[in-house]
Amino acid sequence: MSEPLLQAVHLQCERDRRVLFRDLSFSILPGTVTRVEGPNGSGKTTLLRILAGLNDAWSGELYWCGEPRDRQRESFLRNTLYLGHRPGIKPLLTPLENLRALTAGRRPLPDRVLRQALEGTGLAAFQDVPCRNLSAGQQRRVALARLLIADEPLWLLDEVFTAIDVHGVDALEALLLQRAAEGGAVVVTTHHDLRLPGMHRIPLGQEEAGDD
Ligand SMILES: Nc1ncnc2c1ncn2[C@@H]1O[C@H](COP(=O)(O)OP(=O)(O)OP(=O)(O)O)[C@@H](O)[C@H]1O
Repeated sequence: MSEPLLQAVHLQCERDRRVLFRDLSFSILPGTVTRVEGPNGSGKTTLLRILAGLNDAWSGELYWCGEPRDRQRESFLRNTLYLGHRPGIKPLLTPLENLRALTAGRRPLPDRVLRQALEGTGLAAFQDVPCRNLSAGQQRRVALARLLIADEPLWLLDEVFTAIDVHGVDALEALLLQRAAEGGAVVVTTHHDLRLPGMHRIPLGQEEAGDD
């Protein structure tokens, strides 16, 4: 069996003296899609942000490729793509300009490739329109275009199905499966009823009310 990309051991997180999760251990293997599940407020976004290195309010251990993540910080950051639950795009910029900004700091890609990615998410006719003039779903699609040009082995995707129409949902599900088939690993939160073949699950929201 291949080595986990990311491994969590006895993770615990409290917010406002409420335990969101404790003793949470799991491995994220190459070639898998994992869904973080649970009701509103159960800690899905919090867990994803912890995994992405964006939240320090936790205890336990995190390993990247078998080494403590803190010791492998540069490798971890270079090889991980995080998309937050907000599209995270700038309203005054066009989709193309946003995609350039979203890929800044990575291997530079020619505009031709960025335009192809925008076409791939159905934005061919909107590449040069300021994003403030796009619908919520179209703005989400700008962020999703980032996935079409991503070579990071680990994707952490928070509520990326939000505002996406049925065709977009089908395309996104196919993309996640393709990514796993190529050897990547995807961790996703969604309230959409995602059921992919072989999908792993991390259930949250099982702490008893009133626990401290
Ligand atoms: N910055 C913060 N400070 C204090 N508490 C926070 C903070 N962020 C989140 N919380 C609390 O942590 C809990 C979990 O929030 P989180 O956003 O992780 O849940 P979620 O499972 O993603 O919810 P949803 O399904 O509604 O998106 C909530 O009760 C929330 O109030």
